Amino acid sequence: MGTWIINGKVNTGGNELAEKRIYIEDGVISRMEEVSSREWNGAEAGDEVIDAGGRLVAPGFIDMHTHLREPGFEHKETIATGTRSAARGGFTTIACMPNTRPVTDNPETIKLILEKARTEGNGVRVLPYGSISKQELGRELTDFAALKEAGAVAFSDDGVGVQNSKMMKDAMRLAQGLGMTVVAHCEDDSLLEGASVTEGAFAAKHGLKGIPNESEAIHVGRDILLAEATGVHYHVCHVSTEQSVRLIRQAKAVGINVTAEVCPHHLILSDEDIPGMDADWKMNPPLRTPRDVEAVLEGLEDGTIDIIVTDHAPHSPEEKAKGMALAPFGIVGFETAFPLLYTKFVQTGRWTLEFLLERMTGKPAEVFGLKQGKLEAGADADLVLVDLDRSAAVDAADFLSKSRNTPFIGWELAGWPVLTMVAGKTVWQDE
Ligand SMILES: NC(=O)N[C@@H](CC(=O)O)C(=O)O
Ligand SMILES: [Zn+2]
Repeated sequence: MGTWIINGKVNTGGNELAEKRIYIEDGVISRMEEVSSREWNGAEAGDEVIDAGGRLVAPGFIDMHTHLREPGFEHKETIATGTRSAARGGFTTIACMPNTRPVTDNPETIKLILEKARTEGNGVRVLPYGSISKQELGRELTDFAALKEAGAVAFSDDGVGVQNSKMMKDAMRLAQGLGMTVVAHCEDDSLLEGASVTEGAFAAKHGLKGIPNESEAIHVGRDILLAEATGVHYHVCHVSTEQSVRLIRQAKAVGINVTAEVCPHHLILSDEDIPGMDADWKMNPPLRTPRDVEAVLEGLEDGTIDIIVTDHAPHSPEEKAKGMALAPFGIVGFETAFPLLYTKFVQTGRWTLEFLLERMTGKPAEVFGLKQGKLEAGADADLVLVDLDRSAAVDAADFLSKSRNTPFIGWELAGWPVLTMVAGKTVWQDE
């Protein structure tokens, strides 16, 4: 007894789609058949049949940078609401960052997250990061071996940069010894001066201090040198500046083991799009200048930047109501990521569907050594059905996330996920 997905279209390169019948047994794709005739009575007694209705069937999306907020900040999001929101966005594997309370600087908190994900995680695969330093204070390293043993996917102090170069080098040496990746939020605190938006036209217009590009790129440059010295796999979080792209491109050219990610908002919005002092446009790194937006796009397109992540960062309406200066940084991302990128870059012809899917499935799996991210016989049946034609406006009131902090309210988008499956089980379905 298994599950058939019929009338589904699979991307076979470029923008090509081909109808394939998929058979799933024991959570694994056991067959993918070409459809040569309409006649089909392949289902046997007890088989479930899902009619994809001509929609795209793609590997489930993988998001290596998310914030689920539990434990500690359950008023923003929980593992239950975050995974539900992820499933609706078509994500089947998500990695959650360590800036919870307590921080994931100890094996117990890693195990708690894994256990909650198992019981309340809506079937979505959740991969917790272990923190680099205790309480993410940058003073003392965590016990990397113990965190790995508890199930940490990689190490990161996301939310803050590791200010001390020696500490970062030690972290890299230890991670390298364990065959683990160091994932860095790149930010030099000494250059921030409490600013909340980028240095650029918006800051100038409103008489605000700006966050300079160097605050990110200085860490990228430093860490590339440390990665070269230690040989660790070093991954750069949410790349937002032209300078960071340039440094990563040069590092890759000389064979340093560096990979990088970018978020939809940094590919789509610049500081010039910020309508006013509205904290739903405040995130870290901030929206940069149009020149940076073009640079990160080119970086993704030429392979300098490897993958796309959402940096789903929920905050409550009350917190965001504190205004641009005082509200916390961050926007939600799961439920709009694919439609945004599909509408902005595939429908306009800048990217192929293959390119977009690869950056959200196969590449993240490759960069982090996951076995998911493929749609083929023998692979885990983690997949998403997407209605590429249906167009709808973003309605934050309707989000499954606990939070609504997004700058994309009202955007008319196509490419909405309609069904998400993990290991052969439907974990979310549009009614
Ligand atoms: N990206 C953000 O703006 N905020 C993140 C932290 C982070 O990813 O740096 C958060 O935890 O709210
Ligand atoms: Zn970050």
